[in-house]
Amino acid sequence: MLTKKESISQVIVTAAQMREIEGRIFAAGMPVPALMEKVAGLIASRIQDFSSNFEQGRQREQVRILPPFPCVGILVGPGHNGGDALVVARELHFRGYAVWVYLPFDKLKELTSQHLQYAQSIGIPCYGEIEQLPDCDVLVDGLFGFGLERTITDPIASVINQLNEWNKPIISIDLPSGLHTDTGEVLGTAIRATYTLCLGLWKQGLLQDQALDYVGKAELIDFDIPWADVQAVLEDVPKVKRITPATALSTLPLPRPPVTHKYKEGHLLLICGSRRYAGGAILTALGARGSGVGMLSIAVPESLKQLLVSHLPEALVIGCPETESGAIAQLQLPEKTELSSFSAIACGPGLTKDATSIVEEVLASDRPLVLDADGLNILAQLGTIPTLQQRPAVTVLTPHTGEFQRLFPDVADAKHDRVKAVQEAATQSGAVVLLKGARTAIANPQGSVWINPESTPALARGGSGDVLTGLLGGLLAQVANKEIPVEDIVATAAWWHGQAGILAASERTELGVDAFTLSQYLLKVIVGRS
Ligand SMILES: NC(=O)C1=CN([C@@H]2O[C@H](COP(=O)(O)OP(=O)(O)OC[C@H]3O[C@@H](n4cnc5c(N)ncnc54)[C@H](O)[C@@H]3O)[C@@H](O)[C@H]2O)[C@@H](O)CC1
Ligand SMILES: Nc1ncnc2c1ncn2[C@@H]1O[C@H](COP(=O)(O)OP(=O)(O)O)[C@@H](O)[C@H]1O
Ligand SMILES: [K+]
Repeated sequence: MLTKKESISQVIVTAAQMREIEGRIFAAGMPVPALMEKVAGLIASRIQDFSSNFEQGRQREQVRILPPFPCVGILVGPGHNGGDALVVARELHFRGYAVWVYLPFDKLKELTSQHLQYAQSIGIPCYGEIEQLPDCDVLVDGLFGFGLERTITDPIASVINQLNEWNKPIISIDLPSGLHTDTGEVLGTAIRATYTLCLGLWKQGLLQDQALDYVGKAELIDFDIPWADVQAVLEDVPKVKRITPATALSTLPLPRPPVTHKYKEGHLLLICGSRRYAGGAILTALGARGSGVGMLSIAVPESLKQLLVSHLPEALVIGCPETESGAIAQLQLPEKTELSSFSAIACGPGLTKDATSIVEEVLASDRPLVLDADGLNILAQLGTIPTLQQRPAVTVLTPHTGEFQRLFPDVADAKHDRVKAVQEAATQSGAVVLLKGARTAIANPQGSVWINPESTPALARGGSGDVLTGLLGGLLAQVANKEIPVEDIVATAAWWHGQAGILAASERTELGVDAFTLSQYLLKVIVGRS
C-alpha cells in the first residue's frame, strides 16, 4: 500500500489536467491568493536550503549550490508563475537576501499586479530592461509556467537567450519557461534551468527526452493537493505514471516461498546471438542471470555454444544448426521440450536478420515473449504486427527510437511526444511497448504509461539494451503465474536497469559503465532494499 506522498509522486499530469485539479481546489473554497502564498513560501524555503549550510536532522536532501545569502535576480512573467516569483522575491527580501526583479511585461494578471505593487512598496528594485539587472549569484525563473500557450517571440525570446548565456545557476518555478508542459518541446526558446521546482504534481513535459537539456535537476514541491481531486480528474483517462522505487521494489519476486524449486522460479528461454554478434548473447544472458530467474536456457548457433557455457556455467546452452552466415537456422530444443515448456521467451539480441524463421516460430508460440533488436527488425520486415493481437500470451516490444520508427512508421514522430507515440504503438499493436531513451516510456494496449524518471547517459553504450532484455525476460519468467500486470514488470526492469547504471556511474564515472559492468551492478541495486 503506497502512502499519499508516494502516490502523489507517481502522478504525471498535462497542463489541462493540472488546471482542472486546481479548479476543483479553488471551487472547494481555497482562495487563489492563499494557495499562491503557500506554494511560493515552499519555493522560497527550498531556495534558502540551496544557500544554507547542512542542517542536522533535516529530512530533505541538502544541495548547497549557492553561497550564503546570495544576490537573487527574479524573472517575473505576466501570469501566476510570475505571481509565485514575486511572492518568492518578497519572502527572500524579508529573510535578508538582496533581491532584484526583472519584469518585461506591461499587462499582468491581477494577483500578480498586486504582488508587484507591494514588492515595489517595500523597496525591492523592479526593472523592465535586462541590462538594468545587476550581477546576481542566481536567477529565479518565474516567466511562464503551465500557462504558456504559444511560441515565445522577441523581445522575450532574445532575453531568454541572453540569460542562458550568462551561465548563472537558474532555478525554474514549475517548469523552465519556454517548455511545452505536455511534450517538453521548446516553444521558440527556453530557459536552461539548473534546478526545476515542479509544483504539486509532475508535469509530463519534464519527463520527455527533448526537455532534459533544459530541466536540470528536478524535484517536486508537494503542496498538499487533496488525493480525491487528483483521482476525480484522472479517473477515466489512461494513467501516465512515474516509476518509483516503492512500486518497482514491490513487484520483485521477493521473498521467495520457502518451499520451491528451480522451475517454479521461472524458466526463461533466451534466443540470441550469431557468429557475428556473439557478445550480445553473453550480455543478454548476464542480464537474465541478474534477474534471479530459476532456470535459464539459451539457444545460440552451435558455434557459440562453448563460449556461452564458459561464461554461464549454470545455464542450459542449446547449440542450434546455423545458416551459412552464422545465424540460428533452426531451433533445436532438447528432446521432450517444446516452446510451451518455458515460462517466458526473450528473443532478438545479435540474431541478425537471417533468423527470420526463428522469430516466426516464437511469435506462433503461446508464451509471454520479449522481442528486441533484430527480433524487432525481423518483425518489422514480416509486417505481422497486427497479428500480435491474436497471440494467446503477452508480447513485449523493446525498441529504441530507430527501431520504433521502423516498426511503427505511421505513429507520429517518436521524438516529438514520446508518451503519445508509445501509447499509440501499444494500442495499435496490442503489445506492451517499451520505448528506450533517456526517459524510457512503457505503455500497455489500454494506453496506460509508466515513465522511468531517473537514468544516466552512462547507459548510452553498446550492449546496455541487451542487459535489459535479459533482465526483463528473467523477471517475466519469474512472475508468469502471478497476477501482476505485465507493464508493471516491464517498468520494474527499466527502473532496475537504470538504477544499476546510476549506481555504477556514481562509483566509476559515466565512462566506466560498460555493459558487462552494468550487469554486475544489478544485484547491488536491490541488496538491503527489498
Ligand atoms: N493559483 C496559484 O496561485 C497557483 C499558481 N501556480 C502557478 O501558476 C502557474 C500557472 O499560471 P498561469 O495560468 O497564470 O500561467 P503562466 O503564468 O504560466 O503564464 C500565463 C501568462 O502568460 C501569457 N502568455 C502565454 N504564452 C505567452 C507567450 N508565448 N508570450 C507572451 N505571453 C504569453 C498569458 O497570456 C498569461 O498572461 C503555474 O505554472 C504555477 O507557477 C500553481 O502552481 C499553484 C497554484
Ligand atoms: N542518454 C541516456 N540516458 C539514459 N539511458 C540511456 C541513454 N541512452 C541510452 N540509454 C539506455 O541504454 C539502453 C540502450 O539500449 P539499446 O539502444 O538497445 O542499445 P544496445 O542495442 O547497444 O544494447 C536503453 O535501455 C536506454 O534506455
Ligand atoms: K518558470
